[in-house]
This record gives sequence, structure tokens and C-alpha cells, in this order.
Amino acid sequence: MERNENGLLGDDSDPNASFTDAEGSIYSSDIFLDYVGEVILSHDSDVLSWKFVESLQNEEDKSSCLGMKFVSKNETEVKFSDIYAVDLIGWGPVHASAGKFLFGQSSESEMYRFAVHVVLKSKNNSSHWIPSVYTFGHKNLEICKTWVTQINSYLETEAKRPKSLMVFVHPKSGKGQGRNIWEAVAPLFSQAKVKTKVIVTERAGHARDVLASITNKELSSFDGVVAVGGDGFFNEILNGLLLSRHKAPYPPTPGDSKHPIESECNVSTHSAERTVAESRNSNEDQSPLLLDSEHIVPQSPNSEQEPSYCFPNELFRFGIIPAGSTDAIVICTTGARDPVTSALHIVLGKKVCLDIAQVVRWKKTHDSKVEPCLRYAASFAGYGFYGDVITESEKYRWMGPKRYDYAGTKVFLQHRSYEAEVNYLVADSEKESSVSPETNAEGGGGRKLWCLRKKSDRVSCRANCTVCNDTVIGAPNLQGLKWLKSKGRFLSIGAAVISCRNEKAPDADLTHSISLTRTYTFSLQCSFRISFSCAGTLFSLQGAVGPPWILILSNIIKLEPSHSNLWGKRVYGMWMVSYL
Ligand SMILES: Nc1ncnc2c1ncn2[C@@H]1O[C@H](COP(=O)(O)OP(=O)(O)OP(=O)(O)O)[C@@H](O)[C@H]1O
Repeated sequence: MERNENGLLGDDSDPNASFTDAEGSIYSSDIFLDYVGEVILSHDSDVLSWKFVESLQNEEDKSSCLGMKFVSKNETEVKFSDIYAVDLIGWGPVHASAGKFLFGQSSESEMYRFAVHVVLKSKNNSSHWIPSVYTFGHKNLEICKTWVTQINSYLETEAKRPKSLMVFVHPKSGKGQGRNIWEAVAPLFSQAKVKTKVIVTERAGHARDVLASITNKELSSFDGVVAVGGDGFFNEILNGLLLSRHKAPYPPTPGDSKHPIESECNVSTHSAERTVAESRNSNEDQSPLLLDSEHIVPQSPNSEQEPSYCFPNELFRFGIIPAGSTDAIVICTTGARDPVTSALHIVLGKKVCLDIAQVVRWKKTHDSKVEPCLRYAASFAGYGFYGDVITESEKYRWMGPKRYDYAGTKVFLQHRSYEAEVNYLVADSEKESSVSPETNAEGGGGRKLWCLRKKSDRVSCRANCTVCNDTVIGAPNLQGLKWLKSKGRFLSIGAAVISCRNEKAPDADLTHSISLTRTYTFSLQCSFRISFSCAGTLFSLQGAVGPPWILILSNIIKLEPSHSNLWGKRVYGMWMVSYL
């Protein structure tokens, strides 16, 4: 079969024909697209495209020859990277577009069909993804099968897509919809032929315990772990995986901060395994979410039972499907608080680099044999007001997400403050505009929130922003940076690794920032907005009562100072000693 220059197909063509061009691309005539009409379907290595064919018998246009099929100038295509599944769906009706006929006589006709499942971006909000399906039909089953095989072979070359995932579902997350949310998105995974091992959690710490005890061999059979829940649940999963596997240098001890930053590079790496910490009896960790949990503390490399395991490996992914109360991590990474959007991101193998904060509660004294207690946080770590809000809000979990409003107001009215010393490294780009907190807070504008930047100077961090998309991996050059210090009484101290944007704080922009709210800095609005946005992520910090503890932002995948922020400074690292 041949086409002429205008793309016209001869009427004498074999109605069931398909042919291959010089590049191996298939073209099929007499393929029908449901609710559209006849199309010519073709593909190259990136896209599946079709052109509409309209029978001139039904057209007013007399300029073409009778019996010839006109190829419209409208062309539609879908990228293979946006196709998440293709299925043969057997014999059934295919419909003409409104007011048109198939084969010149009927508004629908029966034929074999195959469905191409694609992701479309919402017209109103491009972050919002919608699953959509194009149903194609042909009288010849073999042609349908050939197309399914051809499209599937392209999808298989998308190597970054997961094939097998471990899914943890928190049934009581947020408004208690965790299980329903998973059931709503699970068909997307089965359509995309992604195998899932689903575990519905029965208690706090369940997911963490499973991940801490699973062998590395078993873990390697999965391409990733998905949390169906809120930010706190995601952090629990992150900790379950990383605490026993991630080999990261310790942050500097409090004493090290007096020295130049080079000392940070000399710290030795460690490995870790799960043990009951010596400190358990001393009641150090009073995390309300993990009351019965065991501490997980670093151990010497020799204590590892299994061979050294490099984690995370290149392809392993953490996924999150929002079901929680705030879902700041999802909003920051996909731009939408939508379980379907998240599920589609996961099945298509989309990725975004995420920095992780390493939170270390240091040993009590330099001579102590007790190793530091580690936690990891993906979005925010807070102390003072934030910790109090999360502790208080746990008593009112039955209220659902509203508990944060109630607990936040209650804690705010208590107006507690904490004496602390915060040491931090200021990112290069901040140096020129940085003002010492000591100078600014205690000087002329005592009521001013220090570090507040002009709106015009701020670069917003939103989903797919250029800084987050930058895939440069590696630690920044910290040579020559000096620790700065701020000491005094604080209402709250927070450190953010992502912007923590959420529905209550849609303009929050806290990436790599610290925020110190002084007792005499009356910043009601800021305190509230920050704390509510990130409250679910603070479980690892509830034990900040007692011994000194240290918090450092450390890179697992990428550490990049980025984005201006409203409330604080951008920092490479920080540690804090509390005096309680
Ligand atoms: N089956 C369960 N029952 C009770 N608690 C659970 C269960 N499964 C997990 N958890 C704990 O609940 C905590 C909070 O979960 P999650 O973050 O999903 O909910 P949320 O607090 O409503 O949401 P957000 O964190 O977005 O505010 C987790 O840290 C986890 O330890």
C-alpha cells in the first residue's frame, strides 16, 4: 500500500494492511480511534502518533476525489514516556465521533481493540496528572496484537520504571483513608504490570521494623518502597531503611564547631545495625509515635552480620502516596496533593533528588561509651515550639488533621521558650546579604524577623524547579566556611531540607534554611505557618529533652544550597546544643 504526496490512501488498499517504513516504524490503515474515527497510526522511537482520516462521503469538501480518504492536518501524538500501559481488550464496540459515522453508516462498529493508557496533565494545573486511555480498534486481531507487542517493547526499554515494589499502607493516616486511597490507586500499578507486596501496618513502628529486619538480598528484589500515608509515615520508612544500611560520616561533635569546617571532612564513616540502645532506660527518646520502639544506634563495622551493602543503590526509589494530614513532601516533590498523580509518577519511574537531614543526638559526654542516636528526616526537623506541638497533637489524634490547629494554638498560648545555642554554616551565596542574627535581633529592630528577604530577591522552589531538578550529585565544597553562632532563648528552631509547602502554607519556601524564632521576636504568623506545615515530620526529635543533641543537614543524594527563604538562612549544616 502506498500513500501519495498528500497523504491520501488509495481506496483499493487492503483494508487490513499495515506496513513498515525504512526505519521499521509500523503504519496501519483502518485503525479506528474510539470516539474519533479512522486514523493512520505510526510511531518512531519516542512517540506514538496518529492522523485523522475522514471519509469524503461525509464531508462537504468537494475538492478531493470521490472515494479517496483525506488525511487531516490535525495530528495527535503521545510520548512513550507518558504511556504507562497497553492492553489487548478483545472484541467490542468502537464509536465514531459525535455526528459522524463509521464505514459511512453506523455510529459504532464492532472490532478487536487495544487500549493505550497514558498520563495527561490537567489543563488548570500541570502538576495534576490524570490517567487517560486511547482505545484503538481494527477488524484484524493480528494487527492489534502487533501494535500491543510493539508498544510494549518500547515500554520495556524505559529501564527506570519499577517492576516490583514493597508498599506500606498506614490505614489510620490523616482522616483514616489510607486503605481506601491505596485501593483507589492499586489498579494503576496492576495495569502497568508493577508487582506490589502490600503490608497494611498494625501499629506505629511496624513498617520500620519490617524494613530494619528484612535482609538486603530480599530488599534487592524490589525496585523501591512506597509509603501510603503522611510525612511522618514516610520518615518512619526512611529510617527503617537507612538506619541499618546507610553509611554516612557523623557530623562534627559540638566541640568541632570551634574549628574550621575542614574538621568535618575528617570524620570517619560508620556502619550501623539495630540494637536496643543503652540509653533506653535513661528514657532519652520520648517520641510519642514510637513509644515502644527500640533505639537504633550505630555500631562498629565489624558487628555487621551481612556483607557490606551500599544503600541506596542507583535504581532503588522511595515513593509516597499522600494519605496524611499535611503531605508536605508530596506537595513539594510532585506539586499536587493527589494520590493518583503520585501513583502515576511512581509507575512511570519519575524521580527527584531529595536531601535528607541526619539528626544526631550526641553522647552525653566526650568519654561516654554510648554511641549517638541517629534519625533521618526528609523535610523538616524542629525543636521548641515544633516539638511541643507534635507532642501535644498526638493526644488528639482522634481529631484528624485539625489536631494540629488545636495543639498549635494551645502550645502557642503557653509561650514557652528554650535556651539554646545554634551553630550553622552559611551558604556562599548568602554571605553578602547575611546579617548576624545577634546583631539584627538585638540591635535596632528588635521586633523584626531577622533574615527576612525582599520578595523580589526570592527564588521560589516549586515542583520541578531548576535547582531541585539539578542532578549534580556530591557534597558541596565546604572549604573555608566558618561556623556562625546564635545563642539565647528561642521559641522555636527549625531546619528545613525542602520548602515544606502545603495547603495551609502554599507559599512556604524553606529549602535548606534554618529558622530561629527569638522570644522577643513576635512572629506569630511565621511560627504557625512553619509548624503546621511540617508537624508530621518531627517524631525523631521528640526526645530533645535531656542531653545535648546535634542536628546536621547531611547529604545522602545531593546537598545543594538553594532557594531564598522567608524565615531563615540557607545553610550547609547546623548543629545545636540545648540547655535544659
Ligand atoms: N497502623 C498504625 N497505627 C497507629 N500508628 C501508626 C500505624 N502505622 C503507622 N503509624 C504511625 O503513625 C505516624 C503518623 O503517620 P502519618 O504521617 O501517616 O499520619 P499523619 O500524622 O496523619 O500525617 P502527617 O504526617 O502528614 O501529618 C507514623 O509516624 C507511624 O509511626
